[in-house]
Amino acid sequence: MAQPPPGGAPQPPYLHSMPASVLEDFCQKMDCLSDYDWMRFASYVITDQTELRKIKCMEKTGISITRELMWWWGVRLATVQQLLELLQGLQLYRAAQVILDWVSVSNISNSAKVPLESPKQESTPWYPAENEIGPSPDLPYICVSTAPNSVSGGILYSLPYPQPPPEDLMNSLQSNPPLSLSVKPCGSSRPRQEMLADLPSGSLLWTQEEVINATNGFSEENRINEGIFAEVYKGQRHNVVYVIKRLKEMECTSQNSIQRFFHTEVQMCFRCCHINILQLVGFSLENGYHCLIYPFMDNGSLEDRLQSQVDPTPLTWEKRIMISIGLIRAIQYLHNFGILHGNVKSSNVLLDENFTPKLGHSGLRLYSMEKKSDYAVMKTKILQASLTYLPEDLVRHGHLTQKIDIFGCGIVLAEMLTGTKAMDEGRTPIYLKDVITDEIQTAKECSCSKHKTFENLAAKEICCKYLDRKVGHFPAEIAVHFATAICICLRKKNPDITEVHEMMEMAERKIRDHSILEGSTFSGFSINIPEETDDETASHNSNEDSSKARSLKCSNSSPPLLRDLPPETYNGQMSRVPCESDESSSFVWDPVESSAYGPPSSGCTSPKNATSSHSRSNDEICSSGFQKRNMASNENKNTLEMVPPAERMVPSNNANLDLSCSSKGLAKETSWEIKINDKKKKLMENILLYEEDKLNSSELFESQI
Ligand SMILES: Nc1ncnc2c1ncn2[C@@H]1O[C@H](COP(=O)(O)OP(=O)(O)OP(=O)(O)O)[C@@H](O)[C@H]1O
Repeated sequence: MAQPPPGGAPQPPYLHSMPASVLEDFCQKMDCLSDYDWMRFASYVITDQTELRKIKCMEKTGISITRELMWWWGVRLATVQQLLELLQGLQLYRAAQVILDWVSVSNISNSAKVPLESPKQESTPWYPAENEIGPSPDLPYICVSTAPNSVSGGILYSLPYPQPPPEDLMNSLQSNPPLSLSVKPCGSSRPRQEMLADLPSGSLLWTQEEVINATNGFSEENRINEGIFAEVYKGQRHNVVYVIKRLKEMECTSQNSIQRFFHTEVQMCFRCCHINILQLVGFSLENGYHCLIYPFMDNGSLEDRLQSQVDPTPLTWEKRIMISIGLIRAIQYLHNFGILHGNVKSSNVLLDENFTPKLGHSGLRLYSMEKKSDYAVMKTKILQASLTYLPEDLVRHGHLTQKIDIFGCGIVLAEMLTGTKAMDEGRTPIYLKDVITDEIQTAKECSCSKHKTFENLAAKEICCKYLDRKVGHFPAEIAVHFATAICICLRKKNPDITEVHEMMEMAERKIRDHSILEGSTFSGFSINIPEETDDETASHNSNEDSSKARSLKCSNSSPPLLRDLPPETYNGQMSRVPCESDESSSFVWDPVESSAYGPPSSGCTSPKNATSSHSRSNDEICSSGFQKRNMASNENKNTLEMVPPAERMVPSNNANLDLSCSSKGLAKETSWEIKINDKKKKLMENILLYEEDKLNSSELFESQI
């Protein structure tokens, strides 16, 4: 036992002072943990993956790997207190009890005593509060960077000792918990050692033979994808389907960078347990077989689903909103732990059988290139990949902050709202981020007021011009929430993920309300779907069916989008669908719905429009269309006030007519014959009151009984 120096402050008892018998007992308890638990424990002790691997490999020789680990830690002057805190944090109570027994018998310094009654959270959590987005000074990031002047490799050392997040936090994050495979969330209140029986029987560390067997010898048929740094295979072991990501061991990726990537990925996966984060379920470290193993996600990646040429059913708006919220929660969760993901993109958002999104594959893109000359093509690809989801200033200056994840999230949300690719070399501009930032910039220049107003204006323009037309009806108010969330993500200064979350939750609440209204009281509450008639074909049983029906209707009648036209027709510019031609747009700006967002936009044609590299002619058509539409709508507002959009906007006898963004559409609108059923009118009035928070939901429905 370390003795306090005479006259000095008492020294904490060090690990190396632990008696041999106690150490023996402790190691026995630890060595019989599952691989998963042992690795979780060890990854907090040793953050260096190479060291950890060396120790783990000794297992085969029969040596106690915990003893090796304790030796490694002990010579670095770790204290008993630190060990106890770690054990308690991971709920490894049996092993902790061995240490506690020794501590109480030997009556060592009180400072070493850690109460061990329940798995409850201690009063001072080490993680930041839920809303605290800034990194804690004690929580270095796990991050890797390609940026030239960023911290070398950005790998973290000396992590704090973990404790599980409080149960309420875990619950709120894991509202929907069908965890794949048998890996349990770390927020469980049951001590982990009592759950051994539930843990996966297979080892976390796969041998070369196991990965080869699972992938049928890495056969072509099993290959899902080949990226720059890794090949992705489908594999099977013990009747469970996995995705095995085999890192390419190329000249340009040194052992160092492979290990660095492994280190980042493994650390992240062992520390993070969240319904929206893809769980690492195994890895292989043998030379030439550096593999990371994940559960197979039935619905592939979000990118696959959005761009699928094969699947005719687009993701519904409900699903897109749900996926957005899941992604935002994953990022919030990582940031609350002081972790940067660094690789947020739609191909890294995997969708399970319920379309629950799982954010995966952090940091692989961020491999640094260590040999300079020969890899120009690869470098271009890497640069392109970076440019797609990263803010311009980061690419230039290399400042790594949470902003990069929030920006990436904004681009993924924009892919969902617009249905267009984040990068398309056959398009101008190539990057979706340029389209969105240009809209924001234009709105900013036209609006002298606060940023919320210009973001709202930009959001409306984005919806008007770029909303994904394949999906079907999307109430304007909700579409604008969605687009506003994107604008917040792309803010140059202090984008706030909490605000993005709130905005999308608002969208989610409203789309749920709309679904309820459509599915129960009446069908067709909509600004562009014909009001219900006695005709059976007009009613929809479910929201999904209704959106399919609408989507079909839209695709039948839609004029070709600019992006689908040959380049000479639109000067090779990015699709800016002029509202004038948009007779069948499913997004319709509606003055009544928009009232929740303040005065309608005045439309704008900024000086920038004349000089921007993007097509201005289309902008002008659209902006002025937008302006005319709003003005005309305002004129009509007096006479139509409190009249539900569906009644007001849609001709009762023509299911194919739709609202237009244009003044042309409004001209038609004024000539339509409007029949209003009194009961429905009352309901619509109530809905408006409900939207203004003057009625609650029960009053809304009660009034109809
Ligand atoms: N767990 C999984 N389940 C199902 N499909 C997956 C899974 N992981 C990856 N895929 C498929 O493999 C594709 C490529 O995955 P990969 O992780 O290589 O993405 P990438 O964007 O090409 O590269 P990186 O993540 O390395 O930057 C995904 O788009 C998806 O189709």
